[in-house]
Amino acid sequence: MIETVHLRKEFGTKVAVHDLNLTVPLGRVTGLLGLNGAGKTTTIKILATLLRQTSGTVSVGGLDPVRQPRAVRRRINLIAGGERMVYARMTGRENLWYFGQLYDVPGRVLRPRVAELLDLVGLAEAADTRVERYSRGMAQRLSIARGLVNDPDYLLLDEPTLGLDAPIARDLRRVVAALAERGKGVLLTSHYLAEVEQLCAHVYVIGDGRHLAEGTPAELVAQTGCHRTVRVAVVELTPRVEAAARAFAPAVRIAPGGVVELSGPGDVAGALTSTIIEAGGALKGLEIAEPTLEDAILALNDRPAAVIA
Ligand SMILES: Nc1ncnc2c1ncn2[C@@H]1O[C@H](COP(=O)(O)OP(=O)(O)OP(=O)(O)O)[C@@H](O)[C@H]1O
Repeated sequence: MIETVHLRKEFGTKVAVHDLNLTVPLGRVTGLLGLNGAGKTTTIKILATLLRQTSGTVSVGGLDPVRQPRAVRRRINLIAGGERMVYARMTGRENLWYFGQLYDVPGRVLRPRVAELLDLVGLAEAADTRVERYSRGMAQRLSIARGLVNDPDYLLLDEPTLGLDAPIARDLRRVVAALAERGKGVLLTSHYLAEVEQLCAHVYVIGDGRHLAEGTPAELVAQTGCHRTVRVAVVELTPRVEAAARAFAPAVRIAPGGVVELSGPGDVAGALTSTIIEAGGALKGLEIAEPTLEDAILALNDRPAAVIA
């Protein structure tokens, strides 16, 4: 596994990462979340041997990136979204062959690996087409394959779906999930929290370089005390219906279009709709929205770090 203990990185007087303890095991996707400037990219660069920490220790499968950078680089790969990491004038197959040679992968190993990777990312049919003719999603999938050409144990994915259209991002998520199933350890940063919720078995949340919280997405939602929201749409919001809804709970809000909204613990949907019906309201719709990871992250970032730590 990858492990950081008391990791700290300073840039002059700026402390980008404070005392971060992080574990990335094999065989699952681990998330690293935080608002802009939280320290995610700095952490990933330290793991990838691109930056050296100010203090604390890092282990990548038992290896030290500072003392054994070459050995670490053989076991990891880094893919950053939004960056062009493949050559447009070469075919997909040529790109993978070229990067494999840069990693000194022997030809007899590389040949079947390239074919397997093209298959894994769904580019087998386009293998011999130049990348300049690929769609953006195809090029992004080729970047993932490029990141696997040295058969790393760990893959560091920094915003892999940045700027991709929804169907393309969905394809890419399938590939990422398949990698963890094949035993790779994946560390993922993403601003798309639904993606993190779907893929990550464990998530670390950092804010301003500090550890704020960690757990499964569901645990994070539970820890932050975010509640489900019940929305009842009524055909006509008469003063009587409105008064009854407001009397039901002080936290009731009336949203545009006459929608009665209430967030809170427990199951209030039944009681709230009955109250509205008893006051003469006719129902148009009912929605129960479970709290999401996004709600949890926003709640965590609203709290002072000292309170959470
Ligand atoms: N080379 C550098 N010199 C000085 N400060 C830096 C340097 N690199 C990063 N920082 C600062 O360290 C902090 C953490 O930056 P980092 O890029 O790690 O955040 P991030 O969580 O990846 O943010 P984003 O989501 O915007 O990519 C920021 O305040 C940033 O300005």
